[in-house]
Amino acid sequence: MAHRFLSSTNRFSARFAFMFTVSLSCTYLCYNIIFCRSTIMTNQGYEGKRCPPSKNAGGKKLLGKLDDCASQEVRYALHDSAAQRGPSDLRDQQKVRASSGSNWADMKLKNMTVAQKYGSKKLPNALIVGVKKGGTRAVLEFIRIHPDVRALGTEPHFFDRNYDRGLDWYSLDAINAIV
Ligand SMILES: Nc1ncnc2c1ncn2[C@@H]1O[C@H](COP(=O)(O)OS(=O)(=O)O)[C@@H](OP(=O)(O)O)[C@H]1O
Repeated sequence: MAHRFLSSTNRFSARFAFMFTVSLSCTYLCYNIIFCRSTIMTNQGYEGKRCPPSKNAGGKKLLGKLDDCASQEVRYALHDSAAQRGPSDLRDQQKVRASSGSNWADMKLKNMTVAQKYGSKKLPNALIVGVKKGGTRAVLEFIRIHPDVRALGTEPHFFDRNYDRGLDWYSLDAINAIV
């Protein structure tokens, strides 16, 4: 009798554990579906000013957005400069578009360096990544000796402490505040 009671208790707890796991999984799944659609960059100022929402997800979102913004800005700039140079250049653009089916600005973009795309002052061209007490300060000081290097005086801690401030803070405020 006692044996039967124990086995039915075990069965009940196993069933309960199973149901609990399933409901937990469903909750987690729903949470992911609902909240992973939102952006990791919560700085509306940046999004509103610079570019439309990106379709990329997770960590890729930031880079995707950067690329979208840059492409858009460069496309406008290229179109404007072509218009200033005269109708023949605009005709060239249209010819390339018509003949290859690809975008003229996209072709130009491929041949541009990162500094040309984003502007040399906008975002860092290099990052020093390291653990605490790993000697990153020494690496920075050695690199800083080069006359073409413009580096921050202190660490901006963008990725670990100031990520929510967005790229506007990272590209302008962090650099201006320290140099
Ligand atoms: N080349 C070399 N060889 C041996 N040790 C070195 C070297 N360069 C830096 N250091 C030592 O690294 C410590 C500082 O590292 P960080 O600048 O990365 O520290 S920090 O986390 O940014 O504060 C710091 O150690 P402590 O003095 O014990 O703090 C430095 O003395």
